Amino acid sequence: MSPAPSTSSPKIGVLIVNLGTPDAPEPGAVRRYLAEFLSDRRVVELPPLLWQPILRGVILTTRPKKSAHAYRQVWMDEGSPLAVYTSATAAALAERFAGEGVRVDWAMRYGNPSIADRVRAMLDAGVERLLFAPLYPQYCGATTATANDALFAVLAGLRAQPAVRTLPPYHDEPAYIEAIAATIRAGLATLDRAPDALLLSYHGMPERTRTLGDPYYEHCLATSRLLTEALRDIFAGPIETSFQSRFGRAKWLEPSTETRLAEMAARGLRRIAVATPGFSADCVETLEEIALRGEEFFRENGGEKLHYFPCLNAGAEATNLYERMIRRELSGWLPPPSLD
Ligand SMILES: C=CC1=C(C)c2cc3[nH]c(cc4nc(cc5[nH]c(cc1n2)c(C)c5CCC(=O)O)C(CCC(=O)O)=C4C)c(C)c3C=C
Ligand SMILES: [Fe+2]
Ligand SMILES: [Fe+2]
Repeated sequence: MSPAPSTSSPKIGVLIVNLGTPDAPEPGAVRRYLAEFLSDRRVVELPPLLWQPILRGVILTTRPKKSAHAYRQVWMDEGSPLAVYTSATAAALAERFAGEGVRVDWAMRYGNPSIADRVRAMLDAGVERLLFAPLYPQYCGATTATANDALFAVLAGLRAQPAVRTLPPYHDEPAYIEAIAATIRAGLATLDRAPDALLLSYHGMPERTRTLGDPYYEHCLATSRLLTEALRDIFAGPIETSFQSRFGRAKWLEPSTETRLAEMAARGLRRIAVATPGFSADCVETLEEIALRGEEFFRENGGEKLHYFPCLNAGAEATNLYERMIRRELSGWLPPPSLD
């Protein structure tokens, strides 16, 4: 038998991606970020001739100041929580793949570091096979698809393209459900008694996107159903689902988190816990909208205490989950694990 031809193994890159965040908790930086984010036609699906005057004339003149205040309340010494946790996740994953020549980096769909910049850095480093991994468990046109669009736009300008794979949604992946269930169990263990209910709050979307075929709503409900099953052994109270962060005038997915919080208080549920399984990392939407404002709102409506349980962030549960999914997606690219 002739010996196998010797080939040098192709260089593999993994780029994890999140939504994006302002560079500073200041109105100017927030304005730049919102202008890019809210001009994305996957996010606001209105004709630009109608939407751009509203965006430039109304939203970008009022919202940046209000949002900058929200960002200031949650800003960390190292920066915006979303960027801090996404970068720490990439660093933890880079360690896991260190011995295997796999380059791991991170990028943001809006703001910095941009997808275009980090894909080019991968190519400069010689990457020939790229796994592009938007960290959204539930697929949504406004998150997953637009991140993939940004990757494909970079590729469209290249003569020599790398081979690419994209991470599929993982809303019902047993390892994801178990990772979220583990963080909820850990949260429950810190309380001196069980809360009266658990609320699973996901980012909202315009209701219309559902009828147009976006699977996001069904993905969120599937995650909630699987989490409810996974938590049954340790939590006997009601586990409910809601959609937060409404934006604009259109009808959004229901029930809204606000409505649900008010109803829960009205039903006599005094102490509740809230988790946000659709966010891979804590950000202004979880830390300010839920843990700060949601807590206050719940108490104003007659509740006693809202306990917020953090996202996976860059903890061990997160790193184990992402490593596992990445290894699966890299199968055929990475040599199989040795058996000795
Ligand atoms: C996780 C899934 C997300 C979906 C789906 C989503 C849809 C969506 N968002 C807006 C408008 C805003 N979102 C904002 C912040 C924000 N959104 C997500 C995630 C999803 N958005 C994250 C992770 C963040 C946090 C970013 C951070 O810097 O911490 C904001 C900015 C904050 C503010 O001004 O309130 C807006 C605006 C729309 C319109 C939309 C779907 C159509
Ligand atoms: Fe959002
Ligand atoms: Fe918000």
